[in-house]
Formats: sequence, structure tokens, C-alpha cells
Amino acid sequence: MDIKKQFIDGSWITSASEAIRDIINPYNQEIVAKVTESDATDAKKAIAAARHAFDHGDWPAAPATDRGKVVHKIADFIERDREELAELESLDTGKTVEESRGDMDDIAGVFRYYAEMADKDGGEIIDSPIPNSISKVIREPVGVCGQITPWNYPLLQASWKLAPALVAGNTLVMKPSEITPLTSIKVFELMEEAGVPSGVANLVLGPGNSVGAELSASDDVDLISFTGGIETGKSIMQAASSNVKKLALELGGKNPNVVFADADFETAVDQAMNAVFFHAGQICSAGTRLIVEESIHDDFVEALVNRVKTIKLGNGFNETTQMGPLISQKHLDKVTNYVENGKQEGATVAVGGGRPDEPELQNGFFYLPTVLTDCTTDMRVVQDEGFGPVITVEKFTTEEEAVRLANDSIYGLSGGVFTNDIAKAERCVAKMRMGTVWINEFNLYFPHAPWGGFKQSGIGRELGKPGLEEYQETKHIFQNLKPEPLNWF
Ligand SMILES: NC(=O)c1ccc[n+]([C@@H]2O[C@H](COP(=O)([O-])OP(=O)(O)OC[C@H]3O[C@@H](n4cnc5c(N)ncnc54)[C@H](O)[C@@H]3O)[C@@H](O)[C@H]2O)c1
Ligand SMILES: C[N+](C)(C)CC=O
Repeated sequence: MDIKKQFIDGSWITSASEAIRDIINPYNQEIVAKVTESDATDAKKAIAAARHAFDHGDWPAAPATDRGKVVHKIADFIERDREELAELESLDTGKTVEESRGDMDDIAGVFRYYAEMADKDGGEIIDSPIPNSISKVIREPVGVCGQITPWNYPLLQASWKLAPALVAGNTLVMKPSEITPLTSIKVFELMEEAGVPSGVANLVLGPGNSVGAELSASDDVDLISFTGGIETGKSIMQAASSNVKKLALELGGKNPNVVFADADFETAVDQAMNAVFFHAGQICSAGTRLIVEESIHDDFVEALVNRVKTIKLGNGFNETTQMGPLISQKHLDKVTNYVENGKQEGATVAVGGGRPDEPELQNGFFYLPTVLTDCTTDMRVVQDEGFGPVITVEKFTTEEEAVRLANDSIYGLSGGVFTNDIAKAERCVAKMRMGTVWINEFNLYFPHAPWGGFKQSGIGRELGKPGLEEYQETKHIFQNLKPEPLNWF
């Protein structure tokens, strides 16, 4: 098996240590690839390449139209290689190939969206209060960007960082999750083919506590953009303070899905399932906290449980599979403990609550889709991000109580409200403290709308115009048209 390499200063090279990591298919634990394992030395080398390309290269000052053309080409190549990329993503993560194909379409869309935006902001003239002057505001690249991504949506989360960073004229070093690097490696090949100059985009592979920590702490990195868990986010925030880096954090969520009695019942049940069991619940915005009006609670749970029993677990490469495995044994243990703790706190397992019995699934990290009832907000199982196919159910009787329960979390990433009373929906979403709130919908995102969290779900935004502005510095240029002495001193 070929060893896949890191990409530094335009060359595919093995790591300084020559260490190698096996990449495992979570469906059956087979080795699907071997990759070079970078360490802090490689990270330093990649940062130096990005620094040189920013300080001395052509990319930051190239016409924005030219950068946009290159980013358009990346989108073209992702569309061309969609099937290969989707299969790599599924081998790495265990998600169904159908889901991965959808991810690839989203990813091409993100590159396309930012490519289009590249030359649309030429700055602005502002109305100067000083006579005989011109005051203008322009945007410039931030500099060298460190980009650190998680394993659940490896290339999607990478695209949200790569496309705006490139369009804005930055240089970068990306570190994907050490357990799911395959599509990031492939997209760096595509970026090279598209003509991204040497040193502008660099890829290091390997663990967070060495490679990621180096990126976060380096004085030669101007911005760190991180997507991942809250505890990692806190340590990156501390490390980034060394040189007061610009910081963008996309962290976890514990997302409420509020269902009123007047909602369309079948739609709300169906969407509640999608909200939490898609990608086995390994989604930052998964609707893991179902908050249902008391009058329909029992019927809703019964309908949900009946539907959950039909979810087909299996190999993501099998057309009939609806849900794949969890990412790793470590994560399976975490989800198992999370549910066991919930049971000890008083939650009732309405369905699931353990590993599946099928012999075919025993080598994979599978956990049954699980519904926990009798839950209240004081339970850890309701407060902690389990990041698995587990939904907790709480009840409410008034609109105020629904909103209070929804907001009772350290997180504020996303939430949903299902009701046919639009005024009620609007009243609720106005009070819900989350970066994205859906009405009669859950888990939808697209390039045009900003994404990010309130409270401890993060800092900053990805996607949309704010997702580009994260990668830009704003400069005010003032020109005196009639310079003359001030005669103050
Ligand atoms: N808000 C969002 O948009 C969003 C999207 C996807 C995932 N997530 C969150 O990601 C988490 C799951 O991903 P994960 O388990 O890969 O998260 P993680 O925090 O364990 O790892 C994320 C990345 O950080 C790196 N890392 C780990 N320790 C580091 C350190 N000390 N310094 C620098 N980098 C370090 C890892 O190697 C990996 O590349 C969940 O909490 C999920 O909610 C959030
Ligand atoms: C941001 N999103 C929803 C694509 C993936 C979160 O894990």
C-alpha cells in the first residue's frame, strides 16, 4: 500500500519522523490507507512555507478575479472526481456513500460560491467628515492561516475554511483530523492541479496535541480557524493568545428540537429522526434534545420508536444502508457510557440503548439508534454532547417553558421549532439563543447563510459573507487632498 504524504511548499513529502498511521474503515476495521504522520517539525516547515508565500509570493496581491478563477477550477475538479471523493469519505468515516455524494455537492457549491464572491468587493469610499479628503475602506488578507478540522465531515468542514481563505488571498496550513485525512489529501491534489501556487496551501497530517498545538501557538500564524470539540477549542484559544491570533471556533452543540402539538405530526416525527440519526448522530447540529408538548408526547414517542426500529444499519457502500457506524472504538465507548450514565440518572430506554446483534455488524463500531424518555434538563445526558445516535425526550406545557428548556444549555449552535402557528414560531425563535434556528425544518445549511454558534458553541462565522470576512482584515485609508502645516507646536 502506498504511503500518502503531506504537502508542503508544493511538494508531497513524508514526515520528518517517517512515522506512519493506519487509516481504518469504521465499518469493519480494515486498513484502507497508510499515511505519513507529521509532527511539530513538519508543522513548523509548513508554517515557514506559508509565511514565505504570504510575505514574498504573488498570491495575496494577485487580482481577486484570478484567485476566483483558480477556486472555480477547484470546484470543477471536485465535481469531476465526485464519486472517488465520496467513496474516500465513506471509507474514512463509515457514512453512507449517498450521504458522502451529498457532501461533495455541497463542497463543490462552497468553492463555487466563494469563487463567485472573489471580485465582488472592491472596497468602499466613506463620507469623510474632514474637508478635502478621501476616506476609503478596503479588505486585505489576514496572512498565514492555521486550519484544523474534525473527523465527522472531513472535507465539508475543510471546504468552509479553504475556499474563503484562498479567495481572500491568504496562505494556509491545514491539519485534518488524524483519523480521516483521505479526502483532504485528495483535495490538495486538486488544488495543485487547479494552479494554487507552491507554498500557498500546505497540508500536514497527524495528531492535534503536536501538529495542531504547533499551529495554534506559532507566532508565524496570524489566524487559527478550528472546528471540533469544546475542550480542544479552549486549549487552542489559550495557545492562540501567544501572539493574539485572530480566532474562529466552530464547536459543539446540544441542539433542541421543539415540537408543538399543532405541528404537522408525520412531518415532525420524520424530521426529528433525520435531525438526530443522520450520520449516526455525529453532527454538531444534531437535534439531540427533543422537547415535545405534553399533550402529544406519548403518541409522538410511540411513532418515533416505531420508525426508529426500522432504521437499517450497515455498510455505507450498501445502497439499502440508512445509518453507518460510529467513527472509532473510543467513540463507541464514549456513547455507551453516555447512555449508561443517562439510565443511572433516571432516563428510560424506549428503544436501542446498546450494540446491534447482527453478526455482520460486530466488527464495526455500531450503536443502535436510541430514544431516551423521562429526561429533564438537569441530567448530564441532556446537557452533554453525546455525538451519537441518541435522542433525549423532554416535555413542556407552555410556550415560555419550551423556550426556557431550549435555552437551558451552555451551547447555542442550532435549534428547531415545529408548529403551524407562524406567529408562535417567530416568538420562539426570537428568544432562542442559537446561531441557526429552523422553523419546520432541521439541520439544513447552504453556502449563502452564515453558520456558527452563540454561547460556548463558538466564536465567529463560517459560510456566507461573514465566512469570507473572517479571512480579511479591514483597512481604512485616509488621504489628505490639501496637506498644509497644522501649526499646533
Ligand atoms: N460547529 C461546527 O460547525 C462543527 C462542525 C463539525 C464538528 N464540530 C464538533 O467537533 C467535535 C467532533 O470532532 P472531533 O472529535 O474531531 O473534535 P476534536 O476537538 O477532538 O478534534 C478536532 C481537531 O482538533 C485537533 N486537535 C486535538 N487536540 C488539539 C490541540 N490540543 N491543539 C490543536 N488541535 C487539536 C484534532 O487532531 C482534530 O484535527 C464535536 O464536538 C462537534 O460538535 C463542530
Ligand atoms: C456543520 N455541519 C452541520 C455540516 C456539520 C456539523 O457537524
